[in-house]
Formats: sequence, C-alpha cells, structure tokens
Amino acid sequence: MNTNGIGVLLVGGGVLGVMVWLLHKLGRALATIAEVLAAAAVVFIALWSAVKLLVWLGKQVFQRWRTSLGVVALVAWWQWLGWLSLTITAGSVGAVLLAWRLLDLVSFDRCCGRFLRAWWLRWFTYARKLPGWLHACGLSISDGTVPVEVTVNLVGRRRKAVSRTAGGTAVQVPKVLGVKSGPSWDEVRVRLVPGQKPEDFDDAARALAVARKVTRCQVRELEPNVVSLDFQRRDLLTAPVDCAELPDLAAVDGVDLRRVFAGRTEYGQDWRLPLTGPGAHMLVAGATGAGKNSVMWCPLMSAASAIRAGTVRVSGIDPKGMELAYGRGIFARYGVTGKEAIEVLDDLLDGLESRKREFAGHTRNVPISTEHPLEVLEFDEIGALTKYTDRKTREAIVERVAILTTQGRALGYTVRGYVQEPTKDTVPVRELFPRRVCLRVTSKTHVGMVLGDGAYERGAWANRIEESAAGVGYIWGEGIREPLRVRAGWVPDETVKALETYVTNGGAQVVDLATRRGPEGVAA
Ligand SMILES: Nc1ncnc2c1ncn2[C@@H]1O[C@H](COP(=O)(O)OP(=O)(O)OP(=O)(O)O)[C@@H](O)[C@H]1O
Repeated sequence: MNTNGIGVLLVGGGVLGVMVWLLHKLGRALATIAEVLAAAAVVFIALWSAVKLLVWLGKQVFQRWRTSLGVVALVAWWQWLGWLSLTITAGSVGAVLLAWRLLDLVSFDRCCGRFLRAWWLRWFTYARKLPGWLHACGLSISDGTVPVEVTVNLVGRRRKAVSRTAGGTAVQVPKVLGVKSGPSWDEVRVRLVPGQKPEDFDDAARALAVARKVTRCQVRELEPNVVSLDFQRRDLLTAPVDCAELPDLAAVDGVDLRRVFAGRTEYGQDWRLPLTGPGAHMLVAGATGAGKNSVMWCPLMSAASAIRAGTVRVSGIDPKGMELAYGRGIFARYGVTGKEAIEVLDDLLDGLESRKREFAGHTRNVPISTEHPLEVLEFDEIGALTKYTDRKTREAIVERVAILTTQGRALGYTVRGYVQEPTKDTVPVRELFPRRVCLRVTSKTHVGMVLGDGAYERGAWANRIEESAAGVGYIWGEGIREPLRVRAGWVPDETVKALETYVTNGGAQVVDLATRRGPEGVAA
C-alpha cells in the first residue's frame, strides 16, 4: 500500500469515527427527548384521568344528591359521634318504621315505603339489570362510532391487501332516568337512544316482563324520547273478593255507616266506603261488564242490618229494569221509567224539605234514626235518564239529582250513581259527586273525566284493566293522595236474594209513591 492509500484510509477512518460519534450524540439526544415526551404523556394522561374522575364524581354527587348527602351524613356521624350512637339511632328508626308499617301499611307506604322501595329497586334491580334485559330484548343500538380495526397485510403470499373487523361490540342502551314504585307497579323511566322509537318498546313488552319475571309490562310514552316501562310486581286483586256475610238475625250491634265494607284494596286491606257524611255521594263509572253493580251491592250487604232495622232506607232507579229488580224488596222506592224516576226523586225531595223544616236551627246534621233514616238512592245507568231521554224528563231529573247531591249530606240523603260513559254531556251533575270510582273504561280520557286531571298520569290506568277483572277499579281524591286500585266485593245472585229475604223479613219500609205517604208521614 502506497502513501496515498494510507492517507485515504486514515481520512475515511476519521470520518467514520466522527459519524459514529455524531450518531451516538444524536441517539442520546433523541432518547432524552423521548423520555421527556413519555414522562409528559404519562403526567398528562394521569392529570386528564384525575380531572375526568373529579368531573364524574361531581356529576354523581349533583345528580344523586340524596344518596350522596346520606352517605356524607353517615360517614360524618360515624367520625364525630361514633358507631354506637349510629347503630342505636339506625336501629330505633328501623323499629319505628317497622311499627308504623305494621300499624298502618297504607300511610307508611304512601309517606315512606314507596320511596325506600323505589330507591332500592333503582339501584339494586333496574340500574344493574335493566341494561342487560334491554339488550337481550333487542332494545339496544350498535354504536356506529366504534373504531374499526384495519389490518394491512403486505407480506402474505397472496398479498391480500386489507381486511376489516369491527373492534368489540360497543352498544348504546337506553338510560334509566328514575324509578317510581307503587303498591303493585314499578314505573321505570328510560331515555331512548337515537335510532329507537317508543313502538320498539311496545313490541318488546312481553319479553321485558319475562326478563323481569313479572306477568305484565306496559309501555307509556312520556316524551318523544322518554318512555315509562311499567312492571306489575304483584297483584293481590286477581281473585274475586267475597262480600260481607249477612249478620245473624239476632245481632243487635250497629253498622258504622261511615265505613262500610266495599271490597279490598291493592294492599290487601279492606276497602271501606261511607254511606253517610262527607264523600258519601258517589259516582261509579265503568264500561259494560266492568262490575258496577258489585260496587252497589257490596256496601248494601255490609249495611244489611241497618236496612233491616230501618235506619237505612234504600231507593232504586233502574232504567234497565233488571239489576235492581232482582232485589226489588230491598228498595223502599223503585222506578224504571223517566216518569217513575221523577216520582222517586220528588218523594225524596219532599222528605228532604220536611227534614229541613224540622231541623233547621236545631242541628247542623240530622241524626240518623228509624224515624229519620239515612236515605240512600241507588241510581243505575244514570246516563240513560240524564242524556238518552226527552229533554223535559232529562232536565227534571238532572235538577232533582243536583238538589239531592248538594243539599242531601247534612240531611241524611246519599246519592250513588252508576254510568258507562262518564262524559259531562252524559252526566251533567258529574262534579257534584265528591267520591268517584273508575272501573274498567274504554278510553284513557275517561279516567280523567271520572277521577280528575292527572289521575291517569299518577297511575290510575283504568283503561288497562282486563275484561276478566270485573269489579277492579281505581279511586282517588277525598283523602286518597295517590290513585288506589281496589276490587269490589262480589255479590252473587243468590246472595242478593238472601239480602232481600233478610231485609224484608224484618219489615222493609216500602214507601207508597202513589199516595206519596211513607213512614215519615210525608204527604204529597
Ligand atoms: N266484584 C266482582 N268480582 C268478580 N266478578 C265480578 C265482580 N263484579 C262483577 N263481576 C262479574 O262481571 C259481570 C258483570 O258485572 P256487572 O253486571 O256488575 O257489570 P256492569 O258494569 O253493571 O255492566 P252493565 O253496565 O252492562 O250492567 C258479573 O256478571 C260477574 O260475572
């Protein structure tokens, strides 16, 4: 090798050494930058997660403020006052609630039980399980925004360029907004996700009921994107309810006419109705076959001994001439046609006027006695004579019923009307009946007409009562804060006959409408 070759070799070696040195420096610099970037990324991700966690926690605390406050209060109590006082207080509160529940189930459930149950069901049943049920029933939407994983294969023998697979199965499920729990039904409000419509839930109602392990689930549209899934948790009114038995003929104990047995409530307790006093005038609405007559007969069965003793006198107007005619002997006055109905009403009004004259200035409420019995008018198919008859008869009847309902309470007169179509047009005096019962009706609008505005929204779903559940209905108002489902006691035909025999053997007081002279000596 000559001098030139050696020189080139030395220069080349020097250049290579410098390059290696430069690359070494560059690598270290890049490694430092990468380390700094990685550390920054870790800090940023940690901070971002912490902020997200804080925002989520804040949202939870804000949205679930009752639960949050409760937890904070419990923890604070535990910290400052100790676990012993907390346990004793919790035990005492539990004991008080239990005693309240045992003593008065209805008021306990209204004021406290249903809120506790709703809270429990929301967090431990519906929030946990409903998303799964909805998904299983096809009520979820596959998220179109799921990132798609793309695999590029450039080295395979057949050079299949690109394959796509959807990554995971992310889905959107309707969100539970709230839970309300009544004695028989749970109402679960859910917000639909885009791509769903309330009708989808209607179609899946049966499957949802099966998933919840209940017999019925119904769907109500509350807003365009919010539905209520109503699950019937239990039904204590599936079997017919027996009416009261006729008392022993020798029995002398009286009947509390302010609380006669009428059937059962959905709590499984007695449903009692007043035949006298505030709220005694009652309108019962129900489609044909809904069981209106059991609401009529059952309280009469319960008041049988008072009818027999003559402290209650029952009059009947029966445009069909069938239902009341079956127990004709029970009714002191009885009318079928419009003319006869007016006679019955006139006679009652005469008695009313006579009591007014006798008691005015002496007492504010006429005491019920055999001399001045409680006059109960049972007006079946009231619409037949307040709408579907000639104008003169119609007006006369409406006027007389209005006087009896507005003035009768203190004077010992009670009117109980039964109607199939509860429109104002059919029963112009509808608002004069302070107590209403809504049995199965054919339309949702009828519920509001009978029970008042908001009754349907608050759960009086009388249009959903099955045809097989005759005698089941809802009551609301007059001291009842939430619509209450009830079933009237069933009075079979032979029992009506037994009641008639029981009452007439004791000497039922039949008022002779021809001479308009009854036991009170009211002359025409
Ligand atoms: N409380 C009840 N429990 C069980 N079944 C009942 C009850 N009330 C009525 N039913 C059943 O429903 C049928 C119809 O009842 P009901 O005659 O009282 O209906 P309605 O409302 O008066 O009908 P319509 O207006 O057509 O006379 C009865 O024959 C009976 O079989």
